[in-house]
Amino acid sequence: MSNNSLDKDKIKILLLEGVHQSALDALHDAGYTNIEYHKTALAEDELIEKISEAHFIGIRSRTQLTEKVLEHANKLVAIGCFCIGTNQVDLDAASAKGIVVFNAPYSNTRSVAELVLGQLILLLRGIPAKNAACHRGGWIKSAVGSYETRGKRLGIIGYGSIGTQLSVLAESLGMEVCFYDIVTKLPLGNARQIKSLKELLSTSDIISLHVPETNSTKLMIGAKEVSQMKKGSIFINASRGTVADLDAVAEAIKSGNLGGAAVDVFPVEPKGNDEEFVSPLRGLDNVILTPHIGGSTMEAQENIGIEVAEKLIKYSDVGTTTAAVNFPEVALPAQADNHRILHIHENRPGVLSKINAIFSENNINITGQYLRTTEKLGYMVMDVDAEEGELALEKVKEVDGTVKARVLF
Ligand SMILES: NC(=O)c1ccc[n+]([C@@H]2O[C@H](COP(=O)([O-])OP(=O)(O)OC[C@H]3O[C@@H](n4cnc5c(N)ncnc54)[C@H](O)[C@@H]3O)[C@@H](O)[C@H]2O)c1
Ligand SMILES: O=C(O)[C@H](O)COP(=O)(O)O
Repeated sequence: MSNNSLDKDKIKILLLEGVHQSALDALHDAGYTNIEYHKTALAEDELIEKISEAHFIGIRSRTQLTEKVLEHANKLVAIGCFCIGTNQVDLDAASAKGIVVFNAPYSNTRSVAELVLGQLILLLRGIPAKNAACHRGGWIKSAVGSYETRGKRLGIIGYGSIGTQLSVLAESLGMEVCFYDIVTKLPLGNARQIKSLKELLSTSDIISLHVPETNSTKLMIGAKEVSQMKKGSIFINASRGTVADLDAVAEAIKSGNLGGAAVDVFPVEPKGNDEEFVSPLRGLDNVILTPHIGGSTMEAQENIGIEVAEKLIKYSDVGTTTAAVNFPEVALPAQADNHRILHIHENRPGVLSKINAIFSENNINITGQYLRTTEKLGYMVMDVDAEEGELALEKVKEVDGTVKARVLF
């Protein structure tokens, strides 16, 4: 499968899930005007129809770019995830089609950490239940079950960008921070890494999850793990809905084994604001339920819009793949008066020698050459004299192992 470069107004960009205006502004400023914008995710049929015409797509966490959907994405060169998580994209299927995936790995970190901090303070004071009672005309004026944060132990599962931010913020309140991670991590401040998940669960006053959705995190908090949590402790999940068994959490809340919970992410989430939200946690007063808005602040969304749009623009304009999630990373200068051949190939012996032979046999002058590989993919970029660009593209497309080839003017 190959793509030639097009005039910018012919490059079709599909933006879904209401990505921030800052993304539209950045794309427009860079000359990209052929943009179709949707405030929501699309149903699979419509997504397949639209993606088959798109060169770039921008999504957030709801749009599932499965192997089936990507089979139809024959013009697509890049996916921008305007969020941190990339579990909604079949990364192997994207790589196999030579489609680059970008995300914004840090832009909403602070927003999530702040939300969790606010939730744990409210839950330690029993505010959600007291607030709900007041709304019904009740009045629970009591200190019973209300605590300060000072000296309480926060157990963080997943000590990455968000987990570490939360750790620092929590220590500034005088909390004791422990964490569990599959990787040995340098603890910030006075935080301590605990090697056993069971030990973290059974000794923490608050447990907060900050792991990605992977095979190893799927239902990592099941009924057994919930039962290992300290009596009366608080459970918080703002990572992914597949990580925790919410039926088990609901049972533990009802029985009083858990003192409260805050959950922002769910195994099944409504596709839009007009669809009903269903969860076993509905109706429990000491549970804070939020509609997957951990990263939804004006600051974060604006920054994410700029960051991901810039990554898409740089890839479209010059072929740069820096910080790609699934792709060999190459930082490229602008291509002056040359034509630039982007050749994405299977990383196997013989491909490079074949490409170099083609250039030599056809007397095509290379003025710049860049190569990076991952285990499965090779990304080779060659600048050639402008008059030789079309011929070079035609020839490299014929190389066995070619996944995608384009020329940038
Ligand atoms: N609620 C929201 O709106 C929202 C916003 C942003 C991110 N998120 C979610 O939060 C997740 C974490 O974000 P991040 O930026 O901190 O990611 P990160 O990659 O920086 O950190 C994740 C950490 O989890 C650890 N980890 C992975 N598998 C593990 C396992 N099985 N057990 C223990 N630790 C494990 C990793 O080693 C890493 O330290 C994202 O992947 C995303 O799914 C949700
Ligand atoms: O992965 C993320 O960054 C969060 O889950 C936020 O996703 P959203 O952009 O759909 O709010």
